[in-house]
Amino acid sequence: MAYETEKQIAIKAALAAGQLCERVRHEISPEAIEKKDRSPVTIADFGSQALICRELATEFPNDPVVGEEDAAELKQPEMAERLSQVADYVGAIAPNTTPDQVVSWIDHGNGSVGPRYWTLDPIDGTKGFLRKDQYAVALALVEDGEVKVGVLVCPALQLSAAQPGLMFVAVRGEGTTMSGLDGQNPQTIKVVSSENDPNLRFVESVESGHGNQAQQAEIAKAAGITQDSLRMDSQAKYGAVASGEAALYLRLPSPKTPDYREKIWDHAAGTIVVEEAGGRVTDMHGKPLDFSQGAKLVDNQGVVVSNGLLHDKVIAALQQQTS
Ligand SMILES: Nc1ncnc2c1ncn2[C@@H]1O[C@H](COP(=O)(O)OS(=O)(=O)O)[C@@H](OP(=O)(O)O)[C@H]1O
Ligand SMILES: [Mg+2]
Ligand SMILES: [Mg+2]
Ligand SMILES: [Mg+2]
Repeated sequence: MAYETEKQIAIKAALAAGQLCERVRHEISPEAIEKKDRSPVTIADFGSQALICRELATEFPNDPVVGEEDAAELKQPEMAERLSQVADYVGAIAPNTTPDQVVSWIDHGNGSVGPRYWTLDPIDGTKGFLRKDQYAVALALVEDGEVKVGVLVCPALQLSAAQPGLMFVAVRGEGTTMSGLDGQNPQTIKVVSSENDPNLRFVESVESGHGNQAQQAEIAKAAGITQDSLRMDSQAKYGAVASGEAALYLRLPSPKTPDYREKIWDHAAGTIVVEEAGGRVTDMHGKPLDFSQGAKLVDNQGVVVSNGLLHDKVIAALQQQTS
């Protein structure tokens, strides 16, 4: 099987990171630190990135990692207490971790996009994490601009009566599986196969500033979806489409930030999880997401994720709106 080692290491690292995040969320109410772009980051984001980069640096020392976070702020003297908190949480999983090691592991995620690289969102949906809603640890391997392996760990996601906590794993050409966080009995999943079911739902962000909810509602209606949207933080939305819980995920540019370009780590793992479950992922113009250009999807605007059957209808509705 292709990419077997990469898949196993990615699963191990992402599950350990998910464990750290849950421990932080249950033991303390983590404070948000404001980043330069005014978005929040917590000690769990840093700990998750440190753990995953540690594993990738050991197992694949030649692979660059393009991660969301870096340790610049954490290195400041006034952050010493927070840094030692991160080292304690990481140390519970990787014993004897020092603050210096934490910093260097986090900064291992400052790599650049190249012919083969990993991209990591240590906590996708930090706002959801802080609200005690959905979040995901998202890790993907990209080669020649194509996502080859994707792992999404969603510790708070519950799609059936089972315990919360789901993991989605996809390898190019080999399908997508879903399991609990013990990784046992992974089940192959498929997108919802119907086009005209009155129960079809669409998903969108909780944060209204991350999309255009009014336009998303119109487009979903044009595609024949009559149910209200399901609002969910993070790439858990991709898991919802891949597993057939939703038929469509719309992320159209917010009128407040029309020039925003999506980040690769917000979409790489989710994209392969949906594609390998039989769905489609493009931008709002129908173009595939181009993961070869750098940390931002500079050549794409908005994101449309579907079960495949609805896709052309959605893109046509978007084209009609703008023509
Ligand atoms: N203006 C704008 N437009 C689109 N996307 C944006 C924007 N600003 C931020 N972000 C990114 O949104 C990521 C969170 O994804 P979601 O919107 O799915 O989750 S949430 O509802 O906000 O929790 C979030 O990822 P994390 O920082 O990992 O949480 C951001 O990278
Ligand atoms: Mg962030
Ligand atoms: Mg993110
Ligand atoms: Mg993040």
